[in-house]
Amino acid sequence: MKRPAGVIAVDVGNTAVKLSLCSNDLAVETEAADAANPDWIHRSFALDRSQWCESIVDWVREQTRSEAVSEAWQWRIASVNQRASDPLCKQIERSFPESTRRLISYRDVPMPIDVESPAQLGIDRLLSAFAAHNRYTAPLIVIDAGSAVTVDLVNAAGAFAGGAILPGLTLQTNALTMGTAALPMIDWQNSDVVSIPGRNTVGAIRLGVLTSVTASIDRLIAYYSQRLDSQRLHSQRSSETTQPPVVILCGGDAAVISPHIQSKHVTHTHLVCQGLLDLT
Ligand SMILES: Nc1ncnc2c1ncn2[C@@H]1O[C@H](COP(=O)(O)OP(=O)(O)OP(=O)(O)O)[C@@H](O)[C@H]1O
Ligand SMILES: CC(C)(CO)[C@@H](O)C(=O)NCCC(=O)O
Ligand SMILES: [K+]
Repeated sequence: MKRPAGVIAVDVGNTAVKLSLCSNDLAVETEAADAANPDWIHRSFALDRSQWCESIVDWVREQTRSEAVSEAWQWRIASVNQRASDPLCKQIERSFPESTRRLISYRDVPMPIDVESPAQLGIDRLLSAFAAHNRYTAPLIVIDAGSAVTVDLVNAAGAFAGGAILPGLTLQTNALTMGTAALPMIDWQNSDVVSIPGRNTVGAIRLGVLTSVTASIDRLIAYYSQRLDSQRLHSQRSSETTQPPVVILCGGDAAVISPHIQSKHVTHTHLVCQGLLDLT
């Protein structure tokens, strides 16, 4: 297949739509974390803003002014939120009729999948695991801290082996706020020091929810590591030395939770978009 002149990777989540724009001249293979990758332009569009669809189109037009988004451009869309991706796809079709659009499914991702029903698996989980596996040697644990937090295992054979899903920082705080009379909402982006124990309501919620998310992550990493160890013991290859899993963290809340995760890990931003750009 002819290589497209430019690729627009679109990660449609439950809180935001994230776009990475990469033109052909710049589409170089890179080992670098994408935050450090000057070759892409990345932008997040919150779904609670009105006109978010139009904002995306305007932004892409602005970024690609010099080179029209023609048939030589390809959109790669990964969605876990059809209510958002349906209108977005229509808008893209109307605004950029020449370009090609691919709605990415698990069949497009060249990675073995060892779960009961691959069609039910969130494509964001698979793509971030795929992007991580292109950069690190399996086994891997891939954590995406977004609206939901997912903690997924790529086994020693390099297959997506399933994982865990829990509510993210904002969803957990929303549950507290909605379920009580007195508890306020928390702004997770302000980087207040967390005092232990919390000495006021906001501090207590911050400590509680942050611990809920990060302790769960540490426990899941321990579970998966134990499982990898016992699989290795029971396999023929028990004599081989398998490295402990590399832990990779991404998602909108990665920077907030990273300092509170005890297990050794690396942080990557925009791993889902990276996975989309890695596809052929
Ligand atoms: N400017 C922002 N607007 C909204 N949320 C933000 C912002 N910056 C960081 N966040 C945090 O990012 C989280 C959402 O992360 P992300 O954008 O990765 O989610 P998502 O992809 O929509 O979620 P999911 O894929 O789980 O549906 C929210 O929980 C919020 O705390
Ligand atoms: C878990 C989320 C919400 C994380 O974004 C998404 O991957 C999703 O909607 N998944 C579908 C269910 C599954 O992955 O098994
Ligand atoms: K996500």
